[in-house]
Amino acid sequence: MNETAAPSASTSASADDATGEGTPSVVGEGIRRSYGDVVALDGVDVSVEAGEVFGLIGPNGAGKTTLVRALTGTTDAEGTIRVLGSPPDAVDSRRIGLLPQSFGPPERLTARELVDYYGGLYDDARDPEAVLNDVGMGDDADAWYETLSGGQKRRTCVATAIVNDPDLLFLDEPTTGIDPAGRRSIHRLIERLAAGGTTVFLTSHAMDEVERLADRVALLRDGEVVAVGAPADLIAEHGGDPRLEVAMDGSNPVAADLEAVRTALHTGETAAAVDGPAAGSDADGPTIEATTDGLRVLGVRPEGIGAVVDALAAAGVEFESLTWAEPSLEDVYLRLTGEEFSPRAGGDAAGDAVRRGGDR
Ligand SMILES: Nc1ncnc2c1ncn2[C@@H]1O[C@H](COP(=O)(O)OP(=O)(O)OP(=O)(O)O)[C@@H](O)[C@H]1O
Repeated sequence: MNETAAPSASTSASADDATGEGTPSVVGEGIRRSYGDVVALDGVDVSVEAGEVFGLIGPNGAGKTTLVRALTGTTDAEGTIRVLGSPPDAVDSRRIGLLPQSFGPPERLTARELVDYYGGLYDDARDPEAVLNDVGMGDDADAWYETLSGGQKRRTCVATAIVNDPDLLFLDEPTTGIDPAGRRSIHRLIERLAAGGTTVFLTSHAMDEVERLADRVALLRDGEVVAVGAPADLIAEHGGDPRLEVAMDGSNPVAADLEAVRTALHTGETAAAVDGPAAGSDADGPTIEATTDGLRVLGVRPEGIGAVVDALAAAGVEFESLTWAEPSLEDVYLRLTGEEFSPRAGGDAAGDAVRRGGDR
């Protein structure tokens, strides 16, 4: 596809570019980038503090890779960008590490040779052996890149991005295709790098990864930042209630089931264990929604699970399994991107949720 960029507003260093104590590692203001008629970034403001792990999340096509490319000077963009105090094209590349989303190193080299090669671009690169061990490739270092599995290739690519011991590391989907053990080793690596003072700009679709690692997260949607903050703050603000998922055995609930469960929950001692009005009050009870394979009760604390089980029994609803979940970054993501599951509608099935505890 044809790439076209508006003239960059940040192509030369200026007197105020000095990197000082307390200077953010990355500052972007009003970043815009279009590809023909497609607006990939629509006025993005972003600021990453030194030493921070900053997560960038958003749906496919939201503009994440374009933002990483704009910040690293691998594509032009409008707006003001300062990376380590300088415009992207004037940054000392020895201080930056970049793992692009798509990275195809020469295949006819071994993992060790590749890391050696990239290390050779710097005067004071890290010991390749140590870097390979860091990403869990110590045992496979002599295998040709082309013979490595997808996850091993990705780990090797991560190694090439950190061989210069960067102050600021951009990782665009570093764990894609890596198995759970490999992901953990990459997570520990990122934690170690952050503990050592490296600023990490982490793009990922793995919400658990971002929730675990990031000090702050920005959610990009349609080229705009729609939320930014610490994961816990975003979850508190947008994550919704803890919930109990009730999976039913083949049969889906009808509206009467939901109403019966709600009524049972709202009577006697059970009401006290589920967020909502006190038992016996005239106010309405907790919110109960239909799901694809059962129902969901919102506002259930762990000590309230037994009360819900009693209410299900009292309402004559048979179930297969119960899953309790606290709100997570994934809920924030689903809610703010509009991809949140919504109860199915229609027929005499439950359709719309029985919303008695107030809309979520
Ligand atoms: N080289 C290009 N030429 C034309 N359009 C592009 C190009 N690169 C990206 N785009 C478009 O810009 C928009 C943002 O793409 P981008 O790759 O930045 O999204 P993303 O959030 O990284 O997506 P993903 O999660 O799928 O990697 C999309 O509509 C994409 O099709």
